Amino acid sequence: MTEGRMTQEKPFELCVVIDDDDDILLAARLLLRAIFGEVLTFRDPESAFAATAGLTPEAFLLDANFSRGATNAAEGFEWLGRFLARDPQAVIVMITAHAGVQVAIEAMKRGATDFVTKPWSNERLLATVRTAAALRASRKAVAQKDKVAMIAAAPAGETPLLGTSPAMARVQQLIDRAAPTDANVLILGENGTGKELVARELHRRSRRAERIMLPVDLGAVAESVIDSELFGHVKGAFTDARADRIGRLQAADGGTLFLDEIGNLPLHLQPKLLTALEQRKVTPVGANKPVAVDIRVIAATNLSAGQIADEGRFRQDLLFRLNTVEIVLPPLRERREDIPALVAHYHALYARKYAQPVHPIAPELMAALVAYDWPGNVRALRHAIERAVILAGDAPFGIEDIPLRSHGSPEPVRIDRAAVVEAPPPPDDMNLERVERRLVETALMKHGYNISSAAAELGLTRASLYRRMEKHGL
Ligand SMILES: Nc1ncnc2c1ncn2[C@@H]1O[C@H](COP(=O)(O)OP(=O)(O)OP(=O)(O)O)[C@@H](O)[C@H]1O
Repeated sequence: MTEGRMTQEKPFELCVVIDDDDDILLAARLLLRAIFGEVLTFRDPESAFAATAGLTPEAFLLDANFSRGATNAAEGFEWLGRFLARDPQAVIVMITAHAGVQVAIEAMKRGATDFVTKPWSNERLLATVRTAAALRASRKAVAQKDKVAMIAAAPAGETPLLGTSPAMARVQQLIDRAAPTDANVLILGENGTGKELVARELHRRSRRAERIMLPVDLGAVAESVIDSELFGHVKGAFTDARADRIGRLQAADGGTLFLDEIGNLPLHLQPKLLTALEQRKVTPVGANKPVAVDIRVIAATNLSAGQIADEGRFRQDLLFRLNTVEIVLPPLRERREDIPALVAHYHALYARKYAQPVHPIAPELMAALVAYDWPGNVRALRHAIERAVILAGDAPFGIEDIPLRSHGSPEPVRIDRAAVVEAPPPPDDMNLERVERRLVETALMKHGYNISSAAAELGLTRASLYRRMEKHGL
């Protein structure tokens, strides 16, 4: 078992990777440490199973084949079943080098969340695992729903949808009414107003709550891959299509598909989405037969009602399909009465997180926070409070800890949280470390970052060179 230590704040805590190929394990670990505090890697499923008892990783990456020459994924399926029997909420992404569509479909039928094929594209692997980990968070929320006595619970460790202003009361009422129906919902609001929180709430209170809620951020997917990301593709459909791939619409079957930043859906793909939603069928890129899907769609955008109603930008027939119910989240400056509760909530949350006392907030400071326009809305407020808690330490925070600008969002200040929160101890022998780093660096440069040649020159295996590169951050 190899361990990656948590050195700075990451969106997720723990990922477990199981593959019999050391190079794959190291490559996955290097990549996934960008979003996980800790990545545990195992060469065989048995030891992974034993070592992860009692842990709740946000994602597992599980190889489909372990025995030499095996290609039928039988072992992978067996372990998939065992992990899911132990924790039915586990989120497992299958890794396979032999990703016929049958293996992928079978894996997903047996409860895998998604699959990736070797060799993988780093971008695709990160997107897949990130989505899987987000799913685990939403599953945790569902499991806890009866325990959380709040206006509206959010994913575990996350935030409830706060706000009692008339505007937020109206939002809550719309959520109450729309959630149990299968109606598509369009959420409008500036960045940081809580659109994703509302989408999660709609799913959590829907009859699909026990099923998947699959988010797709159309603002984050490169335009060239949106088509295959949404609808999937068959092997050979285009140059990079080395295997069949299930699209997000199909992967969300039975559950809710959250199309975030729908305003970024290119015009030429809008009719295709409309047809899929109308006919409840998806045709993967390069395929000639459509596949039936049963999804509820929640979409969100930061475009205004006027912008999204612009035919040159967004097809109105698709808009009408998406906005059966429309929920508008007003900017925070239009519901200032919600600010004190939000400040109090995040103050308590971050004081707990950074082990600081919760001092009362001076009335003048609260008045300034309420008077501020918060162009970045609740997200900016949340960050501002987190930062103030860190800067003030165990003293009460003051206005100097929350610089409010007359224009734009509060001034961003770079805080090296790793240094503030958990500075790693210095290595025992700096000299040796430095020499090793220099040697590794020199060999890499000499061989143009060709890992095999650099490793050969240093007398190391590829795996141990990767380990040293990782250690020295090269
Ligand atoms: N009503 C609310 N109560 C508590 N926290 C909130 C509320 N609205 C937003 N937040 C917090 O603000 C942050 C941004 O929320 P969210 O991601 O849902 O916004 P968004 O509108 O989807 O943003 P974007 O358009 O930039 O994706 C999150 O950390 C969320 O928890």
